[in-house]
Order: sequence, then structure tokens, then C-alpha cells
Amino acid sequence: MKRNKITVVGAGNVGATCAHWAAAKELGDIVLIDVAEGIPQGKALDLMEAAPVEGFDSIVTGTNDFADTADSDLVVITAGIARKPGMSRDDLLSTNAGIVKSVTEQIVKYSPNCFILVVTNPVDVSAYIAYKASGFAPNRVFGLSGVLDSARFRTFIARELNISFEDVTTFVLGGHGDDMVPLVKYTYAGGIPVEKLIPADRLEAMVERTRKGGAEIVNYLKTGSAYYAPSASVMQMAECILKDKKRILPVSAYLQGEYGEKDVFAGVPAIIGGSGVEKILEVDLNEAEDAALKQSIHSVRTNLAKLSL
Ligand SMILES: NC(=O)C1=CN([C@@H]2O[C@H](COP(=O)(O)OP(=O)(O)OC[C@H]3O[C@@H](n4cnc5c(N)ncnc54)[C@H](O)[C@@H]3O)[C@@H](O)[C@H]2O)C=CC1
Ligand SMILES: O=C([O-])CC(=O)C(=O)O
Repeated sequence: MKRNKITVVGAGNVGATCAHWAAAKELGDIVLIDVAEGIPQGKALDLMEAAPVEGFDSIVTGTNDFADTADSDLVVITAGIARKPGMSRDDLLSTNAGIVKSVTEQIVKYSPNCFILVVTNPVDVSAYIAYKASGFAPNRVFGLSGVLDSARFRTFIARELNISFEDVTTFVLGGHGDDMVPLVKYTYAGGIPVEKLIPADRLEAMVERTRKGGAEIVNYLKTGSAYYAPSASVMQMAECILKDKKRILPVSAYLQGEYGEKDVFAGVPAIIGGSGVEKILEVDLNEAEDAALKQSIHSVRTNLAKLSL
């Protein structure tokens, strides 16, 4: 059996931690690539030297040359700048848009059959750029948003109820920005609707904290943004593809009429398996939820309009 080849573009906080989770889960051999000379090589060697201790068999290679990424099954794009306190994710657009475009062109040149998982912010716009620059079918390009956002919401609920994190399920719709739409009515603890377990005002406070979850970490770290939960989320999405798990996860996916939207990436629940984004699932929304989703997607479109694609 052939091992999977996973490329992670950007060997910074998110990229290196993605490589760490991927190796620990033995998802395949890993290529870490960055423009910074020495950084991917040093981090890759350091990580691989953990293999004898941890007992994983992934080969981890660091490089500055895209030729070394050839024939990857999955490519994760984390290249670009992260925000600092006082910035929004949208403030990263002018720098990161060009990086995502050029990285995608290099990826496609060497791995014409891969899946592309985009992390770089603002992620819904970055995923759109990668989709256009790759020329790939929409099922092969998607972005990290809802797995992370719902992990935050799940964390807050589990701590509130003092129960296992695993027992809370939920999802978050819309763009990965301050107007994302956590869906309380689809949130359960051990199969019980959380609305029956937590008072409405406490739940609303947790929804608000989820919306600002990225900024909460940025304000602590000062020099950059979150990376442990983001990279764990990326690797859950990667694992679903590489193992054809067909899990239902909220991801930033290309919409073609779903939720009344077209030609835009936004967070929606989807079946993720060996064919990538296999099916987008449409759930019932009430008027307020629908309006919130439209507003959130409008924010993504406002950013898209700033690009000359
Ligand atoms: N979608 C999401 O939910 C999340 C998105 N992010 C985003 O991920 C991105 C990366 O964040 P961090 O890893 O914390 O930043 P970082 O600054 O630690 O690492 C970014 C790396 O990208 C590299 N890079 C820049 N241009 C490149 C190019 N053309 N080719 C290859 N590498 C290049 C840099 O040298 C640096 O090592 C940011 O845009 C951040 O906002 C972070 C967390 C969650
Ligand atoms: O907040 C940021 O800039 C990074 C990110 O997307 C997150 O942690 O949700």
C-alpha cells in the first residue's frame, strides 16, 4: 500500500503544528515548504527525530523547492501573514491574496491531482482564490472555518456543563469572520438539545465568545493568532479525505445554489470523504438564522469584490 503524501505550505505556527498532528496520526509522509530558508528544513528534521520516541513512521521533509511537493495527495495552504491585536482577518487580504494565488499555481504544477485545503485568512476569500487559480473542480478545494469555530463553541459548552468535550456537537455556518453563525438549535450535549440544559442568556454569551474566538487568542498572544486548535481541525478534515471517512463537518465550500448562494465560498455542513467535499447539506433555518447567514456571506462577497481576479 502506498503512503499518502501531504504537503503543508507555510512552516509557521499553523503549518508546523499541522505537520505535528499529521505525523502523530501517521496520516502519511509530510513535506513542509516555506519561503524562509532553513525553517522548514529545521522543523521537519526536528519533528522526524521525535518519531523514534513517539513511535510514528511518517517521513517529514523540509524544503524551499516546490518540486519536492510533487504528487501530493493533499496540500494544506497556511502561507501568509497572521493578524495582530486590533486587526481583523480582512486586513490580511491585500498581502495574503497574492501569496495564495502564487502558491496555488506552484501546487497545481506539481500535484495536478491533489486536494487543496486552505487555511490562510481571510479563508473564504483565500479558498476562492485557490479554486480559481487551480482550475480544480469545486469538490477538491475547501477551507478551514467551521470545524475550528464549532470546536470553540463545543469547548465553552462542555466547560459550562462540566461534561466531556466529545459529547457536544454543533456547527457554525457562514464566513469565518465576526458575523459567523453558530447554530444553537443544532447544538446537542449527548443528544440532548443544549437549549434544555443552559439558559438562553448564557448560550448567547457563548455564541458571542465563539464569534470572537480568534480575536480572544490574538489578544493574548499579541504576536500572532491561534494554531493548536486550527491545526487539529485541519488534520481532522485531512483525515476524512485520506481515510474516506465521510464525516459531516462544517467547512468553507464552494456554493452553487445551496442556501440560495452562488459562486462564493462559505461555511456549510458537508460530507467529507475520499472525493473531498462530496455533498453540501442544506439544513432548515428560521428567518433570523437565514438573515444572519446572508449577512455573513455578504461580508465575504465584499472582500471578493476588492480582488481583481
Ligand atoms: N482559517 C482559519 O480558521 C485559520 C486561519 N489562520 C491563518 O493561517 C495563516 C498562517 O498563520 P500562522 O501559521 O500563525 O502564521 P505564521 O506567520 O506563523 O506562518 C506563516 C508562514 O507562511 C510563510 N510564507 C509566507 N509566504 C509564503 C509563500 N509564498 N510560500 C510559502 N510560505 C510562505 C512564512 O514564511 C511563515 O513561515 C494566517 O493567514 C492566519 O490568519 C490561522 C488560524 C486559523
Ligand atoms: O483569528 C485569527 O486571525 C486566526 C483565525 O482565523 C482563528 O483563530 O479563528
